[in-house]
Amino acid sequence: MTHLPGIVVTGASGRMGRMLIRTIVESDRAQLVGCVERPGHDWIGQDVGLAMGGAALDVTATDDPLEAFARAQAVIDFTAPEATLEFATLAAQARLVHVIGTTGMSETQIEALAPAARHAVIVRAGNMSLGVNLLTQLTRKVAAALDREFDIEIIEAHHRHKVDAPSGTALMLGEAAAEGRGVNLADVADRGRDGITGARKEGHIGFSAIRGGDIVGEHDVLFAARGERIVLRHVATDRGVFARGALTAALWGQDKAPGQYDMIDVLGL
Ligand SMILES: NC(=O)c1ccc[n+]([C@@H]2O[C@H](COP(=O)([O-])OP(=O)(O)OC[C@H]3O[C@@H](n4cnc5c(N)ncnc54)[C@H](OP(=O)(O)O)[C@@H]3O)[C@@H](O)[C@H]2O)c1
Ligand SMILES: O=C(O)C1=N[C@H](C(=O)O)CCC1
Repeated sequence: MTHLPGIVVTGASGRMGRMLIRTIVESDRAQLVGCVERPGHDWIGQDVGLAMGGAALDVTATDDPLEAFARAQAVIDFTAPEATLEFATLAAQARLVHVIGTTGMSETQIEALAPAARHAVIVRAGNMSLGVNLLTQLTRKVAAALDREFDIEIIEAHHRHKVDAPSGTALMLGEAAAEGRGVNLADVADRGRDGITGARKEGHIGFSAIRGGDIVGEHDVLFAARGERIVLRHVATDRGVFARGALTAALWGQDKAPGQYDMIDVLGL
């Protein structure tokens, strides 16, 4: 009889869903107890190991999140904003740790997580990797050390299937740079230049998004002045870094009080 924390993966057939299933199954710290997909998805009722083309894992994909959540201690959720809001309500009812990797959530959607966080632990981050979370700390420090003679630009690249821009990671890095500068990101963000934009506005933080092929995730924070440039860079080559971070967050959250946390809390950075 094993007592490892039981984890449910939502969006199980997605790029991150599959990576999470593999990561949990290979871990000796947790067990996979459920996988959720939408009603009508061809995985429903199938063993998820077989559905992925491998050996059976004895976990059947379901379209009933409550039934899966009832057997678990945590849910790891890399899906879409509307789905994540629904899962947050159900995870709070079941008092599960809800690890949210979903990006592209609006401010209103983020605010809507507050009632769930009164009853359960939510860990949410636009990037669950150790490297990116360390990079946010470096970005804050460098931005605080440099004056406004240095223009800050964030350049990100992702695969052709990504639906949101700027990436969640780019926004985390932008927030860190803005905090370092002592400004609100919303007041200084330039998110997408096109046409006769006029000269760059002093103190603004620019975002550029590249989409192509199978790029897992690349982020540069550029500090550009006259005569010199500093570039802080993170390159992800394997989605395993996000999945391992998410699993660490699910376990970390087990003994925490209800509330909203991020990977800086989890990693103690
Ligand atoms: N925080 C991080 O470290 C990190 C890292 C990587 C990715 N992400 C984010 O994670 C999210 C997913 O990325 P991905 O590349 O895995 O995307 P993906 O391959 O499109 O997978 C998303 C999965 O969620 C499912 N889904 C969507 N709405 C659902 C619903 N209402 N109920 C159940 N399942 C639903 C999709 O099912 P259908 O195919 O049927 O729509 C799909 O299986 C994105 O927001 C991405 O930016 C975050
Ligand atoms: O593949 C994606 O989608 C990713 N999304 C996150 C983001 O929006 O920053 C993390 C990197 C991969």
